[in-house]
Amino acid sequence: MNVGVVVFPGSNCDRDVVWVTQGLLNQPTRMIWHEDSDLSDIDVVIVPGGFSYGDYLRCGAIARFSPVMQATIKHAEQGKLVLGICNGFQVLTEAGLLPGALVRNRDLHFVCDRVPLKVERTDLPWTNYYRTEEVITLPIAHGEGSYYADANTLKSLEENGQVLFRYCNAEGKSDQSSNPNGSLNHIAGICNRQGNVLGMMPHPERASDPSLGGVDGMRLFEGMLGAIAAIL
Ligand SMILES: NC(=O)CC[C@H](N)C(=O)O
Repeated sequence: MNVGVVVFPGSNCDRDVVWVTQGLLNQPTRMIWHEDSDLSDIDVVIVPGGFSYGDYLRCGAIARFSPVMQATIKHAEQGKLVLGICNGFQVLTEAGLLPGALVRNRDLHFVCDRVPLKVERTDLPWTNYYRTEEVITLPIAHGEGSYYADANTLKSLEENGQVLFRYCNAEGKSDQSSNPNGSLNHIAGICNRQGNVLGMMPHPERASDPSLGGVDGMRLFEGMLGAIAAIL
């Protein structure tokens, strides 16, 4: 699996992703500077977390205009895999690859925590190493992670099974007390209609190396790897 990890000025989780895909999973991984636009050798594009271009104006609003994002849109249109984590999720919504928007957290604070999530669907590359309705724990760290979409978009996301991860409590229930940022429908991660583009606010790359205190994120990368191996 050839992995491309996008690097914007201000990205700060790019090396964490490289550590997982190259360091732990031994997959060839290339960092892609935001001015590059040749992704022809890449199977999976990962847009990592951080503060792209300082996240001025709005998180991801400037990054979407970069040459690498124009190339990433083409990559996605070919049905290839694209993963956006945290700031990457924000960039993917700004770029129009995913519906809705990430707005300021409900309490207007940056939230840094480890939270339970329910895996809603397991028939896609991203989640097929998890059990349906499995409750996993992943770190979150964001100031603008509250998922918002208009009522029609929200309805179609739910009807089409595009919500892959939902904030919940330890028992898997999504109630008032288990929504760290005020996301509508407790949404933590969604895919596009085709399922090849995933955006999520939690950080699977920070929960893949056992020395960091949790490995619930690793199966997402392993699922990706399994899907690419099946195609190649
Ligand atoms: N960890 C991140 O990627 C943070 C994303 C973004 N800068 C925010 O604060 O919401």
